[in-house]
Amino acid sequence: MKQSVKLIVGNWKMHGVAADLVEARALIESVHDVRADCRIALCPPATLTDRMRQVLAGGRIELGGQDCHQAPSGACTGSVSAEMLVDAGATLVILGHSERRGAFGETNEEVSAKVEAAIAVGLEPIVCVGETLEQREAGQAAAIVSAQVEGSLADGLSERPFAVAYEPVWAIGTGLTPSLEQIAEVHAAVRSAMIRRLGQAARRAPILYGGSVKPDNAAEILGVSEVGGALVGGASLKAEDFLKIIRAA
Ligand SMILES: O=C[C@H](O)COP(=O)(O)O
Repeated sequence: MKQSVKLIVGNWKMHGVAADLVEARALIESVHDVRADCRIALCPPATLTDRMRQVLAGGRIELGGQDCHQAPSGACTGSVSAEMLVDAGATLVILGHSERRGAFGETNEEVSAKVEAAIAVGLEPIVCVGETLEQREAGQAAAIVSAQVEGSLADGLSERPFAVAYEPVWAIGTGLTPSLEQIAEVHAAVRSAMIRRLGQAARRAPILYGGSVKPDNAAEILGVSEVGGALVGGASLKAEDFLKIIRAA
């Protein structure tokens, strides 16, 4: 199912100090003439969330977190809860990013628990899935991603807004992207897995593509059937580049 309203999300990852908010300000100033049926969100590091809320106040750009803990509070040194993100102004949260699945060993079960924690406080989860290069070369991309979708989504999502982001691990930060046919194939598999897990209600949730989305490839990727938006890393750090991707939507 092709989504009419694209969701374009910038993930700043572990980049950004207060001085970099100039990029968010530049984006705000330039985004006025972008057509209204495109949703835009920025996900800064947790330390900048509240300050970015002040920068984005009153505008059309939404604010998200990059992760949250599955517990509502407690002895979890260094972690940020879903409620803390809401308190700092976030309305969305990226969960299960491959950098967290890889570097922090997050399992589908943990991601699913984080999804439950997020929706319990009204956050819109963006649940990330994606295969490694080894898995793709073994012909397992669709199967791996489908299993991640079924394992990472949570029951409560059938009645809540959410998105899934397909990000091939080998495409993140590398400048490599799958072919448009490969993107279409995996997005169709993701949609089927979403419906198996949550029923027909899952048809309304957008499936984003992420992995080396740049100004020069955004239009063709966003034109693929089932691509409901983009999760953008490196190119979201510069307002000029991110704006070009937004315009492509
Ligand atoms: O969350 C964003 C993705 O990991 C993509 O990152 P990238 O656009 O730098 O490849």
